[in-house]
Amino acid sequence: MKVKICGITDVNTAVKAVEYGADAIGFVFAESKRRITEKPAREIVEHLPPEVYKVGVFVNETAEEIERIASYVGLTHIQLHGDEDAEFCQSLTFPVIKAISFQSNEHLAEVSRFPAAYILLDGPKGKYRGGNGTAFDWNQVNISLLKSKKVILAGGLQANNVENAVSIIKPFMVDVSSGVETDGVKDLEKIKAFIKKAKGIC
Ligand SMILES: O=C(O)c1ccccc1NCC(=O)[C@H](O)[C@H](O)COP(=O)(O)O
Repeated sequence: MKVKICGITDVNTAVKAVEYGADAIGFVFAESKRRITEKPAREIVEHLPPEVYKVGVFVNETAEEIERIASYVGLTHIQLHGDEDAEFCQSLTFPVIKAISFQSNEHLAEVSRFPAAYILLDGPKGKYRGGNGTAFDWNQVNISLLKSKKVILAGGLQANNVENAVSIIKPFMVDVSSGVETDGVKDLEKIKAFIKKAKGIC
């Protein structure tokens, strides 16, 4: 199981997460309590090995600005958490992770036709477009609708529910932010425990 740790804002946490086995590190360039700017994100990226995905999270940003930030920071993937349409996904030169807050299988069928390499299934929107720490009912998802896509599962995951979530959705990757924090700050012990649990599943 591949693991993405999202909402990273410092070098030490990123390096430790990779040491514990993280395959992807996420940087939020949208409105968020975890927002990071380009310069510190670039510094973190410089400390990461080439094989680790460096994912930039954006919400309704212009394609020009996304491309500029991605090139400057050294991102490898773009995660879109807003109302971006299929045409917008197509216009980017980086591989796209299209995030959706799971609501219905009709919506899922629509998004499955997007030209995105990955679909990220997330929990309900809260104060922000993501990273709200809320799970959705995994049993409601008709995952066969996404058969040609790599699925990333997110939303309220923690070390103690990731096994159940994975057994139902069978994703390519799991993504966590709130579930590896204590009082809103990334917690190295929780990151280690989450990765160990997820990597032990398959
Ligand atoms: O993390 C944020 O604050 C955020 C803000 C705006 C858009 C997206 C955001 N996060 C994207 C992620 O990939 C999160 O890891 C994902 O939504 C799951 O978060 P959580 O439920 O807190 O584990």
